[in-house]
Amino acid sequence: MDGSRHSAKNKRIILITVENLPIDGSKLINTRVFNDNRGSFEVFWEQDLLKAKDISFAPTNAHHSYNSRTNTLRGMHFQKAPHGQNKLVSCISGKAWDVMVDLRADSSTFGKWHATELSAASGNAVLIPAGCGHGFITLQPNTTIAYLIEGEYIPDAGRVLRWDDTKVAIQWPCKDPILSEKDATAPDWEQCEF
Ligand SMILES: Cc1cn([C@H]2C[C@H](O)[C@@H](COP(=O)(O)OP(=O)(O)O[C@H]3O[C@H](C)C(=O)[C@H](O)[C@H]3O)O2)c(=O)[nH]c1=O
Repeated sequence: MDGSRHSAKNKRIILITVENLPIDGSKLINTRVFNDNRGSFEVFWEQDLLKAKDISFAPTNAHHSYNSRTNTLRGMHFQKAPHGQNKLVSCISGKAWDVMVDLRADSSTFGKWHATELSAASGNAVLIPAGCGHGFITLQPNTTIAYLIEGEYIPDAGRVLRWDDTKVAIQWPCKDPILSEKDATAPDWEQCEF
């Protein structure tokens, strides 16, 4: 009995593959999307599947971000230490260009950014370590980004780095995005408190 349960668990591990991304500690997670005549089913996150890949991630919050228009940009957001949050980010409708920037002074990739195209159909997700800024720009209308977040929401610890900061120099696909007032007036690298 144990053996079959164990082999069944091993079989399930192929439901998810994990690759390292260029920002230290960040991962690209590819989950299996089961398509059939009704639509699809995706195992977006399962603690054991990630644990089997030596990834400990225990979400405390989950969020959806619905964006009606293409070129809507949210970011670059983070919570100041010690309130950093690990984020598992995926796209559950539409398509987005998702960006992380390393704000950890002791990291080998400090100041570097990396972008991943996320879409509902792809079944991919990015695991963004605490201490990184996160943002995205939508590539289609009606794009919803889903987050699983490990780490309490502490409003007073919330910080924003300008999306178009010239030191980080993220190569966004759009130069004139739709922004919130908060993001449009965010500080640059020199003024940002991280
Ligand atoms: C983040 C957060 C927000 N809120 C409330 C606060 C505001 O009244 C409202 C909208 O918040 P905000 O305008 O900061 O939402 P976004 O601009 O989409 O920010 C998010 O988008 C970027 C890309 C992220 O990575 C973060 O998840 C988050 O900062 O939700 C909460 O109640 N709990 C929360 O954890």
